[in-house]
Amino acid sequence: MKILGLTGSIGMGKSTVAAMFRAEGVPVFDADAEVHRLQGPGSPLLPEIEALHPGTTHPDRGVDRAALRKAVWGNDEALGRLEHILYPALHKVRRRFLLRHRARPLVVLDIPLLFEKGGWRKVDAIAVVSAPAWVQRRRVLARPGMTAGQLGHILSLQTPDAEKRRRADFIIDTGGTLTVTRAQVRRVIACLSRSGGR
Ligand SMILES: CC(C)(COP(=O)(O)OP(=O)(O)OC[C@H]1O[C@@H](n2cnc3c(N)ncnc32)[C@H](O)[C@@H]1O)[C@@H](O)C(=O)NCCC(=O)NCCS
Ligand SMILES: Nc1ncnc2c1ncn2[C@@H]1O[C@H](COP(=O)(O)OP(=O)(O)OP(=O)(O)O)[C@@H](O)[C@H]1O
Repeated sequence: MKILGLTGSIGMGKSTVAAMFRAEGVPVFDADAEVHRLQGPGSPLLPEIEALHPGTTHPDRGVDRAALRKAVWGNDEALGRLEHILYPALHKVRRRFLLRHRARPLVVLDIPLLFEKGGWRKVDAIAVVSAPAWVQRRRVLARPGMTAGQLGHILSLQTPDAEKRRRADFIIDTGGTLTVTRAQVRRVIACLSRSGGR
């Protein structure tokens, strides 16, 4: 089985590209969705998160993301402690995903922080989803509640796009049409099905 790590900075179109891999029949592990589940109703992690940041969880509704965002954005130590609660559980579900699909020729790990958190070491190849900075900025600022200040802060926490591109085995460009992007996704799949990755 070959493991492709899929990553990209905020608003680069990673979720859209991950959906394209899925549509081509490739199993995709969605780290962000798993984090949402681990913060959702009934998660055994809720008491720990509540103890760390009182008032950010509700037993029936799970984590209040707006409240948790306020508690951790701009406070690196608080964010680090939150990650410390979430990541061991996240790694466990990722291991289970890989086991479940071990007979498949190719799987994708969609991990927004693949470079930042060391996940790049455990994949066979890396695909970076990228678009010009102005396209990224336009997409992100169109989201309700997002400000230029918040975008600047999030970008400061992430490995710069230029460095991601430099370290990529494949760059998937999302600055054009969805059809052009889909063709690139198909090329990556064909390439990894043919060769030994990197
Ligand atoms: C702080 C939280 C509650 C804010 O949630 P919210 O829905 O407002 O934002 P969202 O999760 O969509 O993140 C917005 C952007 O910030 C980036 N981001 C999220 N967490 C981190 C982090 N720990 N370090 C750097 N960037 C981050 C995301 O990749 C995305 O580009 C949430 O991001 C969180 O719980 N983060 C810690 C877990 C984590 O590291 N998740 C990353 C995805 S695996
Ligand atoms: N060629 C393209 N490829 C991918 N997305 C595109 C393309 N053209 C336009 N878009 C649009 O750009 C937006 C990208 O958002 P998406 O949620 O996929 O980004 P993301 O990188 O997952 O964001 P985040 O990291 O913030 O979660 C979507 O609304 C998508 O429809």
